[in-house]
Amino acid sequence: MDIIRVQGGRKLEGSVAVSGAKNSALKLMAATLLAPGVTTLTNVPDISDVHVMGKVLKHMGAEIEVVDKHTLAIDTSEVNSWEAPYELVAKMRASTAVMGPLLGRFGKAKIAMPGGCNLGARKIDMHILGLEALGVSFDTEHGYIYADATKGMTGSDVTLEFASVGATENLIMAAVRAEGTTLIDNAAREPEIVDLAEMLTKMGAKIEGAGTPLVRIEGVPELHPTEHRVVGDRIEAGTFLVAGALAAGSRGVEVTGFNPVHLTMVIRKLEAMGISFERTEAGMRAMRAETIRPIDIQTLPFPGFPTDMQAQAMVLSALADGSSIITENIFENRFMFASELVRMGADIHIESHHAMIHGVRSLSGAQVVSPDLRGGAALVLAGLVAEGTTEVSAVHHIARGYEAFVEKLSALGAYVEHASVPDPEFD
Ligand SMILES: CC(=O)N[C@H]1[C@@H](OP(=O)(O)OP(=O)(O)OC[C@H]2O[C@@H](n3ccc(=O)[nH]c3=O)[C@H](O)[C@@H]2O)O[C@H](CO)[C@@H](O)[C@@H]1O
Ligand SMILES: C=C(OP(=O)(O)O)C(=O)O
Repeated sequence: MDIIRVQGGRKLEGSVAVSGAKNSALKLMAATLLAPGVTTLTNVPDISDVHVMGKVLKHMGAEIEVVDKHTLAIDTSEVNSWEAPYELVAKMRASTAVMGPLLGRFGKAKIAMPGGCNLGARKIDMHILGLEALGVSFDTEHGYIYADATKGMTGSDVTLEFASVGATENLIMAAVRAEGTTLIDNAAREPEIVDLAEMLTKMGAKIEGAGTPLVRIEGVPELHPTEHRVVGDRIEAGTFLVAGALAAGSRGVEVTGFNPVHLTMVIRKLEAMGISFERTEAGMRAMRAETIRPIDIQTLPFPGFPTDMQAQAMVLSALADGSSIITENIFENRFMFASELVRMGADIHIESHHAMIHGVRSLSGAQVVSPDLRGGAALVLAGLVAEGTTEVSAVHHIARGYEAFVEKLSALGAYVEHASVPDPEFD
C-alpha cells in the first residue's frame, strides 16, 4: 500500500512553482475534439487525471504525442468513436466534459453515466437540460447516456439553476457549433472557464462574457486547431500558501506560476485569520501566523471561497485561537476528511453542511486515510505541523490533482516521503 509519510515540525523555506490547472487542462483536452487536426497544449500538469483524459481521447481514436512532460500535441483528425466508456468515467467524472465537444463536432455522444462519488450525488441534470434546449435528445440505457444532435443544434437561451462549472463548460463547447446564438445565464465564472473560452476563441469560436454570469456564444461552422498554455492552478497555489501559513520559517514560502487575482477570496479569508502575504515579482509569499484567528467561511461558486480550498482552510482553523465555522455549500459530502483530522487531535463537530471547529494548541501525527483529493492534501498539510509522524494512505486521490506534491514539499524543506507499507490484513 502506498502512503505519504510526514514528520512534523520542519520549517518550510523557499519558492514553489505550481503546475497548470487540472480543472482547466481536462476541459481543454476535451475541447481539442472540436477541431480536427493537431492542437498543442503547454503547461499541462503531469497528474493522473490528465492521464485518464488522455485515455478517453485515445479510446475515441485521437493520437497524443507527449512532446515533453508538460506539452501534449493532440491529433483529433482520426476520431471515429463517440464513446466515453464506463471504466474511464468511473475513474474520473470530468470525462463527461467530452459530451459537449462530441455533440459539437459529430452530433452524437455515448457517455457512461457518472453516478455519485465520495463528494456527493453530483448529478448532470443541468448539463442535459441545457443541451436539450439546443435541440439535443437524450436516451439512457444500460448505464449509458446516448445524446443525439444529428439533425443539428440551434442556439437558445439557457438559464442554469445553479452556476455549475461542468454544465457551463459542456454548454459552451456544444454551442460553439450550434446554429445561431446561445445565451447562458447564471453561468459559472471560474477562471478555468475563461481559459477554455480563450482557447476556443483561438480555434475560431465567437464567445463573449466568459467569466461573467452571462455568456453569449455565436455558433460557427467549423473550428481549427491551435496552441494554448493552460492557466496556472489556483487551488494548488492556495494549498502551498496554506502550507506556508502553517509551517514557514521566518522568510515565508513563495508560490509562483498562478494569477493571485484568482485567489482573492482565499487571500482575504486567510488574512482575516492573521496570515500575512506579500506580492512578489512572480507570485505571492505567505508568512507563518504566530497566532491563527478563528474564521467564518462559506464555500460558494467563484468569486466566492472555493470548495476545493475548504479542507486546507479547515486545517488552519483547527489550530486557531478560538472557534471557527465552515459552511460547505457546493458538495453535500465534503467533510469526510474532518473525521481523519479529528484522529490527529482536532476538535470538529459537523452539523449538516456546517463544521464547528474549536481550535486546539497542537495536532498529533497519526495514520489517516485520504478520503478525496483535497482532503488528502489537507491531511499532508496537517502532518507538516503535527507532533510526530503522520502516515496518509489512499494517496492515489492526491495524485489525481497534485503534480509531484511530495517532491515540491520536500524541496521547501519538509520531511515528507512516499513509502510503501504492507496492506493491513484482517482475519
Ligand atoms: C473537473 C472540475 O473542473 N472539477 C471542479 C468542478 O466540478 P463540477 O463541474 O462537477 O462542479 P459543478 O459546479 O458542476 O457542481 C456544483 C454542484 O452542482 C451540482 N450539480 C452540478 C451539475 C448538474 O447538472 N447538477 C447538479 O446538481 C453538483 O452535484 C454540485 O453539488 O467545479 C467544482 C465547483 O467549483 C470544483 O469543486 C471541482 O473541482
Ligand atoms: C473536486 C475536485 O475535482 P473533481 O471535480 O475532478 O472531482 C477537485 O479538484 O477538488
